Amino acid sequence: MVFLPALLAVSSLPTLLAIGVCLLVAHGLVLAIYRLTLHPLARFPGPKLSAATGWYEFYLDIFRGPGQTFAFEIDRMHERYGPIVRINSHEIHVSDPNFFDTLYAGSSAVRNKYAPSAHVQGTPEGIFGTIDHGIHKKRRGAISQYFSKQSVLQDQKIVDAKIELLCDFFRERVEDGREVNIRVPLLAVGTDVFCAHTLGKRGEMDLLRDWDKAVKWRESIIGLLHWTPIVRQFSWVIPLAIELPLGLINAFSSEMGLVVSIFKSLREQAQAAIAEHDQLKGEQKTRDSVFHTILASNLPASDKDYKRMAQESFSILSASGDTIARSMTAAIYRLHANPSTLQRLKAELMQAIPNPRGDYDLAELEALPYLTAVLKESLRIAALITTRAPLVAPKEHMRYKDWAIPPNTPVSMTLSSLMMDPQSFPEPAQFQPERWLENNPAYKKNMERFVPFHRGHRNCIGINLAWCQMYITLAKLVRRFDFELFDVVKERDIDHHRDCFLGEPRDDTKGVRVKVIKEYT
Ligand code: HEM
Repeated sequence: MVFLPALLAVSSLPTLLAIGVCLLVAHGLVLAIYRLTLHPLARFPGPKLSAATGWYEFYLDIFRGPGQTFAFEIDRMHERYGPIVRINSHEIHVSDPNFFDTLYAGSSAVRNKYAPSAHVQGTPEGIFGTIDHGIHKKRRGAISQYFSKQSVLQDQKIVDAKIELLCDFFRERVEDGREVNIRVPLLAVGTDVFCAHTLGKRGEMDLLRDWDKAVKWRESIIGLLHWTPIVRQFSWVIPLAIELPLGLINAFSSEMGLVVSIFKSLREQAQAAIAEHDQLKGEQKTRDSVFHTILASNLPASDKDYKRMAQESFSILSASGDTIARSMTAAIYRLHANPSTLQRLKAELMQAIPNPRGDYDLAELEALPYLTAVLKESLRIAALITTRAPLVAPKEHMRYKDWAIPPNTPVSMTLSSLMMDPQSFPEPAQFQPERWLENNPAYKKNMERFVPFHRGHRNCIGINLAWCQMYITLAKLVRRFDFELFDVVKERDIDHHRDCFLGEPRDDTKGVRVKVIKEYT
């Protein structure tokens, strides 16, 4: 302590700066040596540079081009070091489907989320962003009934009505012959269904009735996704943007502006729900919107604060529309790139639904083997989620073969790599719905490795809404229309080149464009 004033008295500013830099370098060196020698993960295989400093991951994610960011580097690490790798100073990544159920275990095994990955959506108090196992369990328990199969079936009319609007959109394209980037209307329908089901009348975005807004929404979602590598490093970016004046955000980025304005609107919806909640009666009180479900629950008062409820709804909103849109886009693209699969699906649907304008009963659709197989194979090959999903066991040594992973270590696996693993799915790049037919000898093993919605207590809460929407959408589109791909280049428009939580195609993509050439009436 006496040393510092004496040093200040005798030293010039450049000398002090030089001493500061030397101390920082020395600190970095000592830390790197500790991480490589005495750290509890030091004996795990993996590259030394990445183990020594987090700046390696930062550098790859922020400065390296598509195809070279950290997610792609992890695959290369496994090729070199085997199925268990220390990918940075504090995290282990495993590439072996047999470990999946140990890591993503049921709720009796305590697994916390890991903050840097939990906070990529900018919603630390929504269920996706909640770190603590026990708090997550309570928050999720409060809303899980709202997303149960029974609840989705209760709202099936809403889903049907929105998908009819989607069909109207494609009917107009038969008439005007215009090609269309199919992800825009598919994102619009996914978002509209979500809003109508989850936010109620006040939250409807009605993207299917406003094409310009639908295009802007898609650009905003892509803009948000492209921020992911930055937000992963600087988790305060989105929470800060939400608190800033909208005009300022718009001046900086109109796509971010739309996202922030949706967030602010969700806050207003949450406040309105609080104001009206006591006057509601019966089922309205629990099902009018997810806000009312939360207000009617036994969560603590702090969880019923409008800002927390807005985070919850934003977290679910951003997890819903684009995941479905991409899975459906994958289905339409793959079916048309593999005409024999399209013919087989059309034949099955024509037999099951003789009148294309007739009823599309969900239970009957779920019983169709080839439709089901096409949906599963589309979810597999879309391999949507390219970001690893770390969880932390606070007290337990998780075991992988001879390795005992110390408690409190973030351990992750990557869904997209598991879905494209040639050991699990031979010829993984081939679209083969037959993998999912029950008479296929590999069916049981394939189902064990089918994890597009994750497993365990952190799995997808929207799984029932997603299946319902995907069955009805694909059945209606394939039964009612003939599409033709329009200048789709797989390497440019389909393959993943960026890890933005979801995998993104090349920057020069023109999207999966189709022409709608015929409607069956
Ligand atoms: C094909 C469509 C979908 C796929 C493939 C999918 C996949 C996933 C996956 C893999 C996760 C776990 C992510 C992680 O922990 O890193 C997840 C979580 C989640 N999904 Fe989905 N999802 C889909 C549709 C939906 C829909 C329609 C909704 C909304 C109703 C939704 C809401 C959520 C939420 C809120 C979480 C966080 C759950 C939690 O942490 O407890 N998803 N989803």
